[in-house]
Formats: sequence, C-alpha cells, structure tokens
Amino acid sequence: MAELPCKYQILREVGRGSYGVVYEAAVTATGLRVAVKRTRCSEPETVEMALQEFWALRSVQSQHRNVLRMSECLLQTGPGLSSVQAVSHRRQQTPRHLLLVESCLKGRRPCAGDDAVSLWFVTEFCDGGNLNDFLLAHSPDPRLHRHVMQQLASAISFLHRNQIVHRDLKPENVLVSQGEAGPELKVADFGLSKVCQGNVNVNQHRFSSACGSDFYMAPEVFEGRYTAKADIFSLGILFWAMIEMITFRDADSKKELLGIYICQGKNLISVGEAMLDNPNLELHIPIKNKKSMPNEVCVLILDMLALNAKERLDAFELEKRIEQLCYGEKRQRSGA
Ligand SMILES: Nc1ncnc2c1ncn2[C@@H]1O[C@H](COP(=O)(O)OP(=O)(O)OP(=O)(O)O)[C@@H](O)[C@H]1O
Repeated sequence: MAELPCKYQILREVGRGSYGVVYEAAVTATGLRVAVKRTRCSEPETVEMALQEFWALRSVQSQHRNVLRMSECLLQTGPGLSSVQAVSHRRQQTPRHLLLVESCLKGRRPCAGDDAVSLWFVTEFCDGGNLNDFLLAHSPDPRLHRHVMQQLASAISFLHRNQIVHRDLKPENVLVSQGEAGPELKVADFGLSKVCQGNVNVNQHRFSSACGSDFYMAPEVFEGRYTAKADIFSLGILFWAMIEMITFRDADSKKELLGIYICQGKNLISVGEAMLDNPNLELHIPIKNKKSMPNEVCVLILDMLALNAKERLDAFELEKRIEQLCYGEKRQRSGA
C-alpha cells in the first residue's frame, strides 16, 4: 500500500485509471473521508495530464457542488516521505513544481531514472463510484435521469463560464456521492481539460488537438478544429445512452460501458465519425423503445448533437432548457 504524510491515513484502493491509482483515505486529525489519487509523473505525457488536472481543479476550488472538490495537491519527488511537499493553490510555484512544468514543455522525463515522482490529488470522497457503474447497477428511472441532466448541465455551464473545457465527458469521468437528497454528481478527471487564459468566449475559442473517448467525441473533434461545444455533444451522447441504457463492451478492459455507436458491418463506429462520413445521417432517437423518452427530451438531445457546432446548444442554453423541462414536469405533476 502507498505511503502518505501522517496527515492522511490510506484505508483501501478504490480504483485504477490509465495513469493512477485512487485510494480511500482518512484525514488523521478529523477522520474525514477523502480520496487520494496518485498520478505517477514518469513520462512527459503523464506529467502534462497531471498538471492539466491540477490547474483545472485549482481554478474552480470548491465553487460548484457538481464539480469534484480538490482540497490539496502534494508533489513527491523521491522515494521517501521527506520529499513530499504541498503544491501551492496560489499562482506562485515552487522550483520543484516548475521542474515538472519544464519537463513537460521540453518532453523530458522529470528526473532521470526516478519513478517515484508523483502528484497526489486529495479530493472529496465519492461513495457511489463512477456514474457508469452507478447507472448500470440501477433500473432506469426517469426522475434519476432528470437529476443527472440537471446537475451535469449546471456543472458544465459553470465550467464554461470559468473558461474550462473538459474535453473528455463520459459516465466514467463523473463520480457519485450518495447524499440525503439523492445522488449528487461530481464532474471529475480533468486530465484532458483546457483552462483558457484571458477573457475568451469558450464557444468561439478553437482547439486543435483531437482528444477524448471515441464514442463521445463530436464530429469536429475528429477533424481537429473545435470549441467548447464539443462538451455539449459528449453530454448529448451521455444523456441518450443513459436513458436508453445502451452499452458496449470495452475491447481492452472488457467492462460494460454506456455509449452510443453505429453498426457498420461487424464494426461499431462512433456517432461523431458516422456524422462526418454522412452529413445527412438521421439520428433515430430513441432507438430501442419509443416510450422510453418523452418527445421534448428527444428534441433536446438532437439539439445537443447537431452536426454544425454553431447550431448546437451552448452550455447556458442547455441549462435553461433542462430547467424549463423539469419545471414543466413539476407543474404537470401538481396539476397546475
Ligand atoms: N474522488 C473519488 N472518490 C471515490 N472514488 C473515486 C474517486 N476518484 C476516482 N475514483 C474511482 O477510481 C476509479 C479510477 O479513477 P481515475 O480517475 O484514476 O481513472 P478513470 O477515469 O477511471 O480512468 P482514466 O484515467 O484511464 O480515464 C474511478 O472510476 C472511480 O471508480
């Protein structure tokens, strides 16, 4: 089991991603549960992802209940605990931290021959695991779906307002905390995110590096010319897959994952790629069961999946549309 300064006590491993291991831990003084994610910074690419995650989480500290809260980030530069130091939440950076930035800019390993260089992210602990596993373990429930849609739209609108584009939205990158008022979602995994500097409009600011998870990527991301609207496309796929419970088996992990795809012979291709191949492609929503989705929700998802990003909803419009949808339903239920 990994070692951390005595401020935290590691309790158990809860998950593994491509670049790190996540532990449940307790703050020794208070017993408060936290999650600790260790990302090894052995290669420039992993350093870059860890730093992107740090910058994004630092810039939104504790400001939105549906965005994962980071309480601390620790940098370990050697095998012993004496080499662990907190990375400042403020803009000024320590020489060790700058070494990481430099290694990532110059494409060099942070410390030749040293595998112990790691960033430890201390965040709130989410006892419901990730949204993919959570949804697959529960039977479809329209009320839960509305909560998910409301919370995610609110989180993405907040991130875009703060000039952060996530670029890898999918159910595995959303965590769940079981609150008294129902599940509370936390957008997490900011390793591919971009924090835009200056006063830019994220819906106009262009990105060029194609990244994300295939089945969730917008058509324009495959072409390497896209804006924050790519996040809305990913959310549209997430909502659609969640409501219809459409899954596939991941070739590497063999895990069952939520996602939408188009069958081409024996191959499954993503909706984004299929739209690029055939700009007249008509999306049939819902695919499985006509009764599984009210018409307003189908229209909403279609507006999130528009091929032309300029015609696609932005995060602020999306948040408003979902509020209206939920308000309309409440009024219907109360007979007003
Ligand atoms: N704050 C947290 N609280 C509780 N569980 C967590 C927390 N963070 C991560 N996990 C669990 O650990 C798993 C691995 O998380 P991690 O962020 O390292 O990778 P991932 O998103 O699954 O994979 P990848 O980084 O390869 O995309 C998650 O799927 C989740 O089940």
